[in-house]
Amino acid sequence: MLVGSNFIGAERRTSEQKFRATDAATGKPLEPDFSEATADDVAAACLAARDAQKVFGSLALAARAAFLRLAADKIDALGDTLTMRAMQESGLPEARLKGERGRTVGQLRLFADEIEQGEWQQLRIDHAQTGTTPPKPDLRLRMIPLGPVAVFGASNFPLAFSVAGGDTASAFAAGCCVVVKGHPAHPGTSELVAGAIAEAVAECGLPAGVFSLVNGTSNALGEMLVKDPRIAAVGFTGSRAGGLALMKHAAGRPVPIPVYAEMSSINPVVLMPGRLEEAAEQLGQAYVGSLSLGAGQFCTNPGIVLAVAGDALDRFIQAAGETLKDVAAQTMLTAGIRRAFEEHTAALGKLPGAKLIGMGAEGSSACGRARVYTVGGNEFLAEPGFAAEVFGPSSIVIRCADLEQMTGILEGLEGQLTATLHMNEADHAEAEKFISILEQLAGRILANGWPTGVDVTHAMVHGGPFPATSDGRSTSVGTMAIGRFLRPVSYQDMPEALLPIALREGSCGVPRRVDGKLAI
Ligand SMILES: NC(=O)C1=CN([C@@H]2O[C@H](COP(=O)(O)OP(=O)(O)OC[C@H]3O[C@@H](n4cnc5c(N)ncnc54)[C@H](O)[C@@H]3O)[C@@H](O)[C@H]2O)C=CC1
Ligand SMILES: O=C(O)CCC(=O)C(=O)O
Repeated sequence: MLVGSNFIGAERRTSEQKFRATDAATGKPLEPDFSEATADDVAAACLAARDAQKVFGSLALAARAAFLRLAADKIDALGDTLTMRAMQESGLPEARLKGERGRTVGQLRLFADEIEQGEWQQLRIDHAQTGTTPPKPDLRLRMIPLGPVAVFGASNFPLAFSVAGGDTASAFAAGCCVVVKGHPAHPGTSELVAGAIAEAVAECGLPAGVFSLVNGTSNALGEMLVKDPRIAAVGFTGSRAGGLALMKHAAGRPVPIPVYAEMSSINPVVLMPGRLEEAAEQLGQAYVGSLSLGAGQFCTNPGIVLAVAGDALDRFIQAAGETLKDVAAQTMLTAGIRRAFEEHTAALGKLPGAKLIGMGAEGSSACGRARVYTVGGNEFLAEPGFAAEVFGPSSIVIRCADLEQMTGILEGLEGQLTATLHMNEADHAEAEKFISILEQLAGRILANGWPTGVDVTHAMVHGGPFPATSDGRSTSVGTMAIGRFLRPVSYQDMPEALLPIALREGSCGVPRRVDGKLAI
C-alpha cells in the first residue's frame, strides 16, 4: 500500500505540505497524499548519502553487483501493482509499461555484470624505470566513484528513466550513492520502486544512505538538491529549460559539479533519393509509426524528415497522411505536457510556409492528436522556429531543393541525440558525404531504421552535442554511462601493501594496461 512518504535513507518522513498524482486519462486526483520534501529532508538525504559513500564506494565488486541484482528482482516482483499504478499516473499502455519494467530490470542486471567484469576501472600500471634520465616513477591508475549523485526522474519513462532508471543504475554501478528527486507526475510509481531499492539496500546489509527519494512539485526542491555540497554530480532527463536551470545551479556552487542533462532533440531523418524512389509508401507508413509511438513523448522522436522535393517525396507524404488517419489519439503524460503540445503545434502551424498534411484521430481532452507538417527548404532555413523541439506526436517534412540544400540544413542544426539515413546501395556514394556531417551533429547515426527505442547495450550512445545533452562526451544509456560518475586517481611510487588490490602485482582477473600493453 502507498504511504506517500519520502525515503530519507532508512527513515520514512512525511511533511505538512501535500500533493497528489493525477490520473492522466481522467484528470482526477489519485490517492494517497504525498509529502513535499522539506529543506531538512533534502539535507538529511544528502548527509546520509555522504556518510554511506565510503562504505558503498569501496564495496567488493561482487557485493555491489549482488545489490543491483537484488534490486532488479524486487522491482520485477512488484508485478502488476507497479504496472497498474504507472498506467494510471502516466496514461501509458500496459504493454509499454511491462516492456519498460523489463528494460529497467534488464538494465540493472547488465550493470551488475559490467561491475564484475571490471574494465570500467581502466586499470593501468606503468612500472618504474630507473635506467632512464630522469628516472620514471611507478604510476598506477584506476577510476573511483565521484560521490553521491542527484538523479531527476523523467516524466516520459516512469520506470526506465526514473527512480531505478539508467542514471540510478549507472551511478550505483560506479559506486555512487543516489538521491532521487522523483518526478511529481508519478509519485506512486516512484514510491513502489523506491521501496524495492530500499529493501535491497537493507537485505544486502548496506548503509541506508546508499539510496534516498525526495518528492515534490517545486523547482526549489531540485535546486536545493543540486546545490547541496554533498552532491557530486547530477543526472537529468527532461525539458531544456529544466536542464539549463540545473546546469546553472551546479556551475554557480562554490564547488561546481558536472550535470549530465538529456534535454531536447529533433532527430533528423534523411531520405536519400534512391531509397525514397523505391520505398516511398513503406517509409511514409513507418515514419508515422515512429513519430506517434508513446504519443510521441520520446526524446528520440523523428521531429524532422529531409528529402529532395519531387514525385517520390509526394508519394511519401501521401502515404504518411493516409496512415495518420488511423492513428488513435493517445493519452499524454500530464495536462501540462498536453497543453504545451497544443501550444507548440499551433505556433508551428502558423510559421510561414508550414502546411498541415494530416492528423490522427481525435480523442479526449487528455489526448494528443498526431500530426505532420511540410515546409520548403528555403522557408525552413528562414525561420528558426521550425527547428525547435515539439514534445509529442508531431513532425515536419522538409522539401529540400537538392542535396546541397539538405546539407546546408543539416549543418545548421543544433546538437542531436540521433540522425538517420534511409538509403539503398545506389545512394551510398552520396550518403558517405553525409556521415561526417552527422558525426558532428549527433550521438547515434542510424541506417534504415527509426530513432525511437534505445537498446541498452555496451555500444549504445544515447547522448549528443548540446542541447541534446549538456555534455556530448557521454551517454545516459548503455554500460558506458558508468563513466559519467567516475574520476581517475593515479598512485605514484605507492608501497605495494597500500595500493588498491586491483593495482598490485600479479593478475587481478581484470584486463589492465601494463607498461602500455593489455594484460589480464
Ligand atoms: N527531451 C526530452 O527527453 C523530454 C522533454 N520534455 C519536455 O519538458 C516539458 C515538461 O515536462 P517534464 O517532464 O515535467 O520536464 P521538466 O524539465 O519540466 O521537469 C523534470 C524534472 O526537473 C525538475 N525541474 C524542472 N525545472 C527545474 C528548475 N528550474 N529547477 C529545479 N528543478 C527543475 C522538475 O521538478 C522535474 O522533477 C515537456 O512538455 C517537454 O517539452 C519532457 C520529458 C522528456
Ligand atoms: O527512445 C528511447 O527508448 C528513450 C528515449 C528517451 O531517452 C526519452 O524519451 O527521454
